[in-house]
Amino acid sequence: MATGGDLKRAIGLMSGTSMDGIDLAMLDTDGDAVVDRGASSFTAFDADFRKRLTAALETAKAITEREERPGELAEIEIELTDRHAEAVEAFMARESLNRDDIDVIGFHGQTMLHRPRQALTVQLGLGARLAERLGIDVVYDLRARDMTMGGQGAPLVPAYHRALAAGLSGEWAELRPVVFVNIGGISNITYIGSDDVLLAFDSGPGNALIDQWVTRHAGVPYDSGGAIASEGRVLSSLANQYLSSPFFTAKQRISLDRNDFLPPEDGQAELEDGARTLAFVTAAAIAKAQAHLPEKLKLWILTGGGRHNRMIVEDLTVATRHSGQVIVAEQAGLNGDSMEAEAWAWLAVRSLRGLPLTYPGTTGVSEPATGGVLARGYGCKNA
Ligand SMILES: Nc1ncnc2c1ncn2[C@@H]1O[C@H](COP(=O)(O)OP(=O)(O)OP(=O)(O)O)[C@@H](O)[C@H]1O
Ligand SMILES: CC(=O)N[C@H]1[C@@H]2OC[C@@H](O2)[C@@H](O)[C@@H]1O[C@H](C)C(=O)O
Repeated sequence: MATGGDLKRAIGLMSGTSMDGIDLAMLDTDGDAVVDRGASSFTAFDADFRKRLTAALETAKAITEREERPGELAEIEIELTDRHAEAVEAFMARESLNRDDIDVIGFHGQTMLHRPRQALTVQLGLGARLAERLGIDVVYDLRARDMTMGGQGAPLVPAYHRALAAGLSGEWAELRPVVFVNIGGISNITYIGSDDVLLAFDSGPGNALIDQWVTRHAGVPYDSGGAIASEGRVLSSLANQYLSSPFFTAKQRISLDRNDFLPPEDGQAELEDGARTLAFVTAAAIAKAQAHLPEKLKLWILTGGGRHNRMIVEDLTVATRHSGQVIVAEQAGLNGDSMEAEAWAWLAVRSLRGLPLTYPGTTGVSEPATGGVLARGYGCKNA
C-alpha cells in the first residue's frame, strides 16, 4: 500500500441503473474526512450484454427471496462479476498497480430489483468470486443491512457527498445549503444544510426513461448532449402524467426501482418530443424535491451522466432560478462521472472500520448503520 496511517487505498466499482457499464475509481481515504481522489475508468457494456441485462430485469421480477437466481440470472451474475474483474485488471495494468497496492474494493453489483416496502433489494455480483480472482479484499452487498434496520436501502452516496462538500474550496466552500443531484438512471439528491444536516432521497426519473425511449425509436443508447431533445417540444399532458404520480405527493419518499417509472407508450409522442418531454420531467422532478427540504438552497451541484444532457440542465436552471446557482461537478473541482464509484471505494473503507454508511436522514434507517459483507482475497496481503 502506498498510503500510511489509517489511510487505505480503495477501488470502487459502480454499475448503476442506467446499465451502461462499469465506473471505477481509486481513492486514498480513511473512510472519513480524508479523501484523496485518484484515477478512474469506465468500461462500457456492449449492446448485447445490455440487452441481456434488460431482459434479466424482467426475470428478476419473480424473485421473492434475495438469494434466488431464476432463469438466466445465475449465469449473468457470473459474467457480470468477471466483467468487473476484467475492468479492475485493465485499470491496474494501465496504472501500473499490482494487487498489494490496493487494500480493498467496494463492489456495488447490478441492481435487479429494489422493493423497499418488502425490505427486498437484489444486486447481482459475487463478492467472493471477485476477491478470489483478483486476490484483493472485496466489500459488497452494502445495501441489505440498512433495510433490515428499517431503511430504504438507498441512496448510499449521500454520506460521501457530505465528505466532498466539506472539502470544497474557493467560492463554493461557504455556500450552504448545497444539494448534490445525481442524475443517473434514476435521480437522487443529497441536501447538506448550513448546520451540516444531511437529508437525501431519490427525486424521480433520471436518464433511464430517455435511454429506453431513444433506444427504441432511434436505435441509440442515449440522447448524446440532449441533441434529440433539443429538436422537440414539451408535451404538457404527457409531462403531467409523470409529474402527477403518487410518488411525488407521498408523505414519505420511497427509494425507486428502475421500473417504477416506464417510458411513454408508442404513439404517445414523436421521437424528439418524447426525448424533450422526458428531459423536462427529469428536471421538474428534481426541482420538486425542494418542497421536502428545510431551507432555501444556495447551490446545486449536478453529477451523473444526465449533466451531459443540456436540456435537463437548462430546464433545471430555469426551474430553480429563484433558489441558488446550478453548476456541474467539474466547476467545483469534482468528477461527475466517477463520483458514485468513488463513493463505493469510500463506503468500503467505512465498512471495514464499522462506521455508518446510512443515517435516518438519508435512508430512513432507525439509527446510523454500517453495512457490507467482506470477502477476503485469496493470497492477498491482508489474509
Ligand atoms: N454525453 C451524454 N449526453 C447525454 N446523456 C449522457 C451522456 N453521457 C452519459 N449520459 C447519460 O448518463 C447515463 C449514465 O449515467 P450514470 O453513469 O451517472 O448512471 P448510473 O450510475 O448507471 O445510474 P444510477 O446513478 O441511477 O445508479 C447514460 O445512460 C446516459 O443516459
Ligand atoms: C437500489 C439502487 O440501486 N438504487 C440506486 C438507483 O440509482 C440512483 C438511485 O436509484 C439511488 O438510490 C441508488 O444509487 C446510488 C448510487 C446510491 O445508492 O446513492
